[in-house]
Amino acid sequence: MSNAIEFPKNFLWGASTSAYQIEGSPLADGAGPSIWQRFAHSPGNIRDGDTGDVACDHYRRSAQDVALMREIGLQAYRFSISWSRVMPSGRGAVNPVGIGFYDELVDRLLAQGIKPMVTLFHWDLPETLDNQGGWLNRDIADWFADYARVMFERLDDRVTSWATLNEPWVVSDGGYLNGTLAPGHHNRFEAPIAAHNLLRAHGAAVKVYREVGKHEIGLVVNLEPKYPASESAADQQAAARGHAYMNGQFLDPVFFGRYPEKMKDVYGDAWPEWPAEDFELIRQRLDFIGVNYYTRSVTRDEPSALPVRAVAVRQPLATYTETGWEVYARGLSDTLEWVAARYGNPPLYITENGAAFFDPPVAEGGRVHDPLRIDYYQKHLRAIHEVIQKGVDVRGYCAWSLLDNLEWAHGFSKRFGIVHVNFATQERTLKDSAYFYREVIATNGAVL
Ligand SMILES: N=[N+]=NCCCCNC(=O)[C@@H]1[C@H]2[C@H](O)[C@@H](O)[C@H](O)[C@@H](CO)[C@@H]12
Repeated sequence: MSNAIEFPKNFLWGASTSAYQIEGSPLADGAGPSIWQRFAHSPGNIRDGDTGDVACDHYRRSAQDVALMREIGLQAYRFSISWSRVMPSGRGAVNPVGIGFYDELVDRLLAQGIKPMVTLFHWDLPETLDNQGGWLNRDIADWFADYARVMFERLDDRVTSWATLNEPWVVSDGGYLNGTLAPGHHNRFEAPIAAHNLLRAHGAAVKVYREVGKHEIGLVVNLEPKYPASESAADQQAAARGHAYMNGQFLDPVFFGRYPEKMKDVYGDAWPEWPAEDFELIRQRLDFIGVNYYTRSVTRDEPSALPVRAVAVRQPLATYTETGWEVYARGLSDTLEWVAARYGNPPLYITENGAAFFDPPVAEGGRVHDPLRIDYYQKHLRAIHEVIQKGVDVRGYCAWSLLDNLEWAHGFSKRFGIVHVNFATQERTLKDSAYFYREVIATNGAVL
């Protein structure tokens, strides 16, 4: 038997981005502001005062960027729709130029044989909805379902793969518990309510899709395996709390219609009683789960680290990325096997995977040498192949990210792209990792 790696015949190879991180022009042509427009323009929230005002200027350069995708040989492109570009007030009136941008982008992609994979919400909530409570207002499930219906009715004749939300955990943890991301709240009573309403909104949108949609819809979650730092009961319990908080908090309600028991232990008096009917809404049948994987956490008990009371322990011999994440490909295979075993082997896409390393400037001849990123991709793709061989139903992979972009509160300081962006000139340059990925796609993994 040859040792050559080969992915399944129809395995889908893509790359991912998100609206606020690449588009720029946040208020152009009738678009309304999102909470990231407000958060980025509030001093101190984003490193170096960076904002998404220009970012990768993709709103104006999308034709050029689709040509780049073609040059790399992408079979799919995962992107998000800016809710407030399409519905400036988040509800009611649709902005024809705004929705037209996405309509045209989909046509451009299809003309190049690239499958659009659309995420309806990637953190950039319309500011007007936040002013009405945003994810803390139970009505947002209806607001989101109305927005989803508009997008399904406009694009489902050409878009065959939809995701409702990107990483609800980050929205709850960063936006409401720790305040590091928009809308910048720091409130342990708000965080579980926001997480719950994100799940309700997800369910409401899937219900609408089952009425009007003809293809597939799923949920994208970030998953991070938690390994106890020692055999002590305290560290084992800390890892279990961290696992429930980051991994089970969203998948258990979606698949089982209930939260992990440990969520009460995490939030204590801040954990509400939930109406039973909410879980009937949340647990809509899904066609796939999108898994975003970056790193693992070796976890120890830390009573002062509220509310989870768990912290990651740095691994002395490991390689770390520029965002301080350990490179640990085994965590991806462990996570995928956990999802398959716990939730009945659902169809999966790896919707994000990648790393920020310190990239050198563009060298003579227009090359950007990023060997650490190539090594990162090689290790993680091999880990995926390993679990596919064991029967885990992984259907595709999207590298994060197509372009260097606005890495949220890190600004432009952290580069995840396989394509380098000179933010002063907007020049794009394929990094060595883009050429590597082109070979991976062309050989369906055989070069790994
Ligand atoms: N500690 N720690 N653990 C890692 C936790 C990861 C949570 N952040 C993400 O997954 C975000 C996801 C986002 O979709 C994208 O918009 C971001 O640009 C990437 C890169 O940051 C990733």
